[in-house]
Amino acid sequence: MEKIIVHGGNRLTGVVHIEGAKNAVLPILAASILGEEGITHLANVPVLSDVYTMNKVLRFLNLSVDFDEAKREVTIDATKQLSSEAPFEYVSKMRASIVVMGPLLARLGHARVALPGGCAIGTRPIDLHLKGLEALGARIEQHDGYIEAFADRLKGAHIYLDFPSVGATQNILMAACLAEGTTVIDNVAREPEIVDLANILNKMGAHVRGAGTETLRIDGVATMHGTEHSVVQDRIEAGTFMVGAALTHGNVLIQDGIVEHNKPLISKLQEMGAQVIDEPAGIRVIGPDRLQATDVKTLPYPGFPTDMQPQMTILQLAAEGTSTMTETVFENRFMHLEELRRMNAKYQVNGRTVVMHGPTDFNGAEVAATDLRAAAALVLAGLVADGYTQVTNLKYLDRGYYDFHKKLAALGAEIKRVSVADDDTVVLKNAHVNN
Ligand SMILES: CC(=O)N[C@H]1[C@@H](OP(=O)(O)OP(=O)(O)OC[C@H]2O[C@@H](n3ccc(=O)[nH]c3=O)[C@H](O)[C@@H]2O)O[C@H](CO)[C@@H](O)[C@@H]1O
Ligand SMILES: C=C(OP(=O)(O)O)C(=O)O
Repeated sequence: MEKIIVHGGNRLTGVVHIEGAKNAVLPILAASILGEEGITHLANVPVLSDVYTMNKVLRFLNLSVDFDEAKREVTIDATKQLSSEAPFEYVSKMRASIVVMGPLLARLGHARVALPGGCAIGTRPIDLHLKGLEALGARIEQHDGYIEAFADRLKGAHIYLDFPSVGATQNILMAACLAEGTTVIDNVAREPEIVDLANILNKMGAHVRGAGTETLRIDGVATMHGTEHSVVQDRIEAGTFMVGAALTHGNVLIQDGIVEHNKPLISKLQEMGAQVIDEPAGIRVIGPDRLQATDVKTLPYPGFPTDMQPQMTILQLAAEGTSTMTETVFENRFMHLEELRRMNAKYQVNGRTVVMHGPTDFNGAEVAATDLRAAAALVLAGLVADGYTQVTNLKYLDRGYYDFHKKLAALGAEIKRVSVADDDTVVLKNAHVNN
């Protein structure tokens, strides 16, 4: 088992490099299925366990995938005869693998993908994905834990999404690229990761317009080809370090940070007393001596991102006064708070809103991550806790953060990742954590 051990009290100062976005690269890898001719070269690919999982899915589908981790580059050849089945073994590991459905169906006329099921942060159904594919003319069947979709050739349609689901937008968009005629999708997700996907699809020969707005218009083409693309920066990793700087009264430059992608977070950080400066080299965040309480509500982009919610609650707990966080996107994304009780957090949950009373004197404790952003949030809490905090279940952290502890250590945190036997508590208590 591995743990992160952090000793609280150090300010974060310096410059941090941010990786390519997990939530952009996963659908982009799926999009490579559409490249019937030529090779796809991806740059700025983050070294994350989710990327390895998606690569395995693609290889299972008979694509050749070569990941040069040192260069952060992936080369994909999708020109061979592909298989149309994504099995439970991979889809169960990572929900995002459901986005292979649209491109497989578009290219092969058939896709059989294991049902992803629910996960810790919510039930996460895929009804909107399926309704959209049906609107494009697919016949959908569900049996033995698999979704199977068939279509001779998809046909363009006018689709309205009941909710701007990121995954449904991606699946329907990719399917529509090879459909006959024009598809218009209204009330789509507008995340920067959708824009990145539309950009690579256009480089692959698709005709997609409107990415970043509420409506996508796709004129179907007969074939698509490989291309070159560099993945957009991870706004959630950037946001996590911005919160870390504000929390620790630090002074951190998020190298090449993109202000436009993190506006709601920046506005809340400023409201809480942090300085956020848009510099030529990136975004600088300078934490205040005292954080002010604030109220936050998560919403689809361009609202406050649910993927920053757990990290933001740490800042709110540290702030003076009463803060609230309302989670409107996922119904069960407060699990990190249960762990934080053990670190002295005081709060009440009323339905989808948590009321937090700060400032919290965080105590170091042994806490277990319950999901990806919960893992990052617990480490952040450890940065300002009294004594040692040990965070376990790091498999969640590794889904979305590359070398998180090393980046924090480079900014001055006293933090270390260790391999330990389950009962090795004495060694941990005495561990010197600054190397
Ligand atoms: C790999 C990836 O990019 N993951 C992101 C993506 O997840 P994901 O694409 O799964 O998120 P969605 O936008 O689809 O889900 C948002 C909400 O819509 C609901 N829903 C979704 C689809 C559907 O068919 N029916 C339905 O009811 C979900 O249960 C959830 O409550 O967007 C989320 C919302 O910003 C982020 O938290 C995730 O990090
Ligand atoms: C919830 C997240 O990812 P996923 O949709 O892949 O579970 C996330 O990135 O915070």
